[in-house]
Amino acid sequence: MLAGARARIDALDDEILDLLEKRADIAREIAVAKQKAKIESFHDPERERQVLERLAHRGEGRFPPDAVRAVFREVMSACLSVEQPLRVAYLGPEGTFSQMAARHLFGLSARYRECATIDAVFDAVQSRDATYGVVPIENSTEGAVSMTSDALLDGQLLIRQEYILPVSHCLLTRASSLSAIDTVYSHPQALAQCRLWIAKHLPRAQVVQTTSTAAAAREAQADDRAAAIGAAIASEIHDVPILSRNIQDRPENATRFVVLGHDDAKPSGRDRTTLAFGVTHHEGALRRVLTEFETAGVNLTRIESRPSRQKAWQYVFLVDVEGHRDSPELAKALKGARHSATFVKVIGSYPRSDPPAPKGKPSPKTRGRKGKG
Ligand SMILES: C=C(O[C@@H]1C=C(C(=O)O)C=C[C@H]1O)C(=O)O
Repeated sequence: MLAGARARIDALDDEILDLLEKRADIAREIAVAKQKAKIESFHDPERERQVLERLAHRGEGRFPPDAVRAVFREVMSACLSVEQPLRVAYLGPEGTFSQMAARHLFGLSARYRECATIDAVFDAVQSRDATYGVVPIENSTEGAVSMTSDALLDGQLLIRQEYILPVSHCLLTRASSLSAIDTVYSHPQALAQCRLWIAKHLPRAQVVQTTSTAAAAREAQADDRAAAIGAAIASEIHDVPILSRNIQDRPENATRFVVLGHDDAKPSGRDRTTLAFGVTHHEGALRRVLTEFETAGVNLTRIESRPSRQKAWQYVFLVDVEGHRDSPELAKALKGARHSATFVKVIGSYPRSDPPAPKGKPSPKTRGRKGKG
């Protein structure tokens, strides 16, 4: 019985592998076709999203939809690596949420390069040492990541994809109880996302900032009276046990990451555009620019102001709007904004990514079983 079933699994695995080889051959054909058509980016995130969603819904549930996504994520990562190996820079070191986001977006077959700072990720892509870069842009609890905003404003790179990663923090420590902890290490963003938890559970501990959550885990590894706040994956990588899980103040805590490149994405039908503009110091100047979007029927999803860094007390505004810059509505709004603003800079159009459904409540799309289609 057992031997027979295993023989059937072996036969199926052979078939699956033969099919994967055929799939990789077709990916090579597509690479040639893209080269002929002078398409610069072989990587096509919107096509990948469609492949994953179609297959996750097509399954009958005996192989879980999340596993379908995970398997085909790697299949596509491998097929892409035979077309054109991707080099992806991310904010390291290993064990950070940026690494989790990069792996989710590009799979295990991409070549990764960890960078010590957000600016270094921008530099790696700008100099073409990396094809793409993955950086955090905002957190649902803490707001904008200002280093990313400033680098987007100053540089030439464009956003071509976004991904919202649910961020669940753990307390990593070799101490056996909270009372044995003197010092808590973490990145300022993570500390801020767990501020109330720290005040309640570790009121006497000294709080020390580190350059990353993974660097904090290394501190906790070295000292059994220290703890780090970081991702569960950092516990494995840096060999520090988890004492408490889900310690972020807001259960729905999530970070939005963006992929940087030299070109942005084609319209997908559900897009977002990030742009920046400046206004003069006159009454109603900001309102006039915003009215251009309103009258063109363009919905604003985020607005942030940053110091211009050219003159004190002058500001630039970074906004996210719904739609692609090539759409008639947004093209019209941008034309109007160019008249009302001192400058307008488009930082990229890319497919919109939905925030993840809360745990235990599957999104309407994935609920229940669907027939093959
Ligand atoms: C094969 C293609 O190129 C890449 C690989 C894909 C895949 O393996 O399915 C999908 C999109 C691209 O990132 C394609 O564009 O179809």
